[in-house]
Amino acid sequence: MTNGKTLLNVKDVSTAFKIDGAYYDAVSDVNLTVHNDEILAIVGESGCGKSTLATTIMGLHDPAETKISGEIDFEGTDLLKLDETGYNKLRGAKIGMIFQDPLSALNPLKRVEDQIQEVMIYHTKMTEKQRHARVIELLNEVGIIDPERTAHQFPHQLSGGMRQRIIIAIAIACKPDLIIADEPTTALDVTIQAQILDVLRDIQKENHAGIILITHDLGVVAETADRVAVMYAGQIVEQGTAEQIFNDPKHPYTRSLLRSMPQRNDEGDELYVISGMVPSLQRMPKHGDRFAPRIPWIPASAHESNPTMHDLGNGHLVRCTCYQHFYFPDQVEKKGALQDELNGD
Ligand SMILES: Nc1ncnc2c1ncn2[C@@H]1O[C@H](COP(=O)(O)OP(=O)(O)OP(=O)(O)O)[C@@H](O)[C@H]1O
Repeated sequence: MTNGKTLLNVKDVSTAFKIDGAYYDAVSDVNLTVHNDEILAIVGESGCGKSTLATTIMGLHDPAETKISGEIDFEGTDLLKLDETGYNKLRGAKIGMIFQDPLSALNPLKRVEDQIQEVMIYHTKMTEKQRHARVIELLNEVGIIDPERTAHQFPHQLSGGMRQRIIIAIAIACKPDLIIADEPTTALDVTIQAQILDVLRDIQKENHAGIILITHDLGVVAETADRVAVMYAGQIVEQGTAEQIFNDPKHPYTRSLLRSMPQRNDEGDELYVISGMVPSLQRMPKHGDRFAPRIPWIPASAHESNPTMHDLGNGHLVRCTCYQHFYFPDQVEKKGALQDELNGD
């Protein structure tokens, strides 16, 4: 468990997109906190709302196309009440963002040094000399071997891993308290992935920052996260320390994700495939457990009709009591017990 102070408090946040004139929730009533000195991973399949939550926190949605409700307290300021000027002061200074695709996030026409300096020019009063020194310091920090040379290069002259290091350098240039990293290693091969995760962990320790790490890859989560929020169909279905989530997962979705992980298949020999798909926004179930259609062998009576979060203690939260009755189809021995339980025997 983290000892850091609360940096970010997301309270009952929903984000709905306008589609054909109607609004549909991509993020529904999300509650979470991020502390200094911790990496909180948000995990879930593609389409579960992870990026929408990140861009909601960063204030990157067009108000004409999006309806956002709730409160996002960041160091005493409700981000949802900020205008664009207010957000511009925070982004890059207090909150840094690292996106999945380093190539599109970098300007192909500008040298690395100029791109890193840009954020310092905007947010600080540093002199040119101080900025250059900081660029070199940052490039060292993110593990660039020859910082002076790299500072003068253009993005196309660098490998994918190097480009992602530059993005991280830009994100941390002004020592933000919060860093949001959305799939920062997805485009990279496995060895480079591990190096980038090391860089992120080092930065978090050194700067005492809080990091939100968004990923669909539970391997990355296991390597890096202190706490984990599991997201399904716009909702958080389980939250806890990495140890709770990996060693004592409760929600059927968390257990299914873990069992479908090649590196960690501890509930049976065969690799599990979660049937069906994450529902599109227009097809989101209006009532009941949103994951229920993907575990059809679990009877409807095992689910709450309006699932709420249950506190299991020590920061471990799970949505719906269905976890108490869940089993995988090949665990037939559990089926009888479930039926007895539901019959009240
Ligand atoms: N601008 C938009 N307009 C309409 N629907 C959107 C928009 N952006 C995202 N969505 C939908 O919202 C849902 C959540 O998408 P989001 O990208 O947040 O998920 P994700 O978990 O981050 O997935 P991925 O890992 O693929 O980015 C999806 O159904 C997606 O199609």
